Amino acid sequence: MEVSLIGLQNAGKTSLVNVIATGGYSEDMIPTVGFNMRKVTKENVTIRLWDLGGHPRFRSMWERYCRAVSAIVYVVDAADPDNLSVSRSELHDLLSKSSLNGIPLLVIGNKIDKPGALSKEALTEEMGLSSLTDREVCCFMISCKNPTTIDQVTDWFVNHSTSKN
Ligand SMILES: Nc1nc2c(ncn2[C@@H]2O[C@H](COP(=O)(O)OP(=O)(O)OP(=O)(O)O)[C@@H](O)[C@H]2O)c(=O)[nH]1
Ligand SMILES: [Mg+2]
Repeated sequence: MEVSLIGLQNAGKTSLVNVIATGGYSEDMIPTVGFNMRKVTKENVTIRLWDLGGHPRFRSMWERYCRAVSAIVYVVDAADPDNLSVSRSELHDLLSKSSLNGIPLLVIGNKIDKPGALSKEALTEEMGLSSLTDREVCCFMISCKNPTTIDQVTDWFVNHSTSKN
């Protein structure tokens, strides 16, 4: 299966891919230029993770890399309230594209290890997720520093791989 990871710069998309792939977390990250692809195998399911850059200059590519995937993963820094309104509008703009109709969405609130991180309920509200009614929408709260919080993400991928490999 293929999934695309999108979301604003600094949200933690590459960190999440690294934790899923190797279990490793680093503070010392370089912003993604364009995109990277990483292949991981979990429970006999091969998952191609498209990790896209979140800087404004890369956002116009998001739609192209989301068209053919089994799921769209939208990563949000849950401890950065200043970025939430931009994050929300980028998500809703993207999902308004008819090419992405019906593709399941997983919203991930990252950095819950930080003080002041939003709750899942608050993130759901801030991101306007209840207005997204024409597709499956799921939300998980994680910290890339705490690998046990990542299991729900890989389980979700495996569960969404049955129809499309
Ligand atoms: N405290 C904390 N910091 C995190 C967490 N996840 C990622 N970070 C930090 O956030 C910064 C950005 O992480 P990246 O994974 O590079 O973010 P990105 O979304 O890939 O950013 P772009 O590639 O620019 O779009 C890095 O300094 C990470 O160490 C987390 O769960 N907790
Ligand atoms: Mg990155």
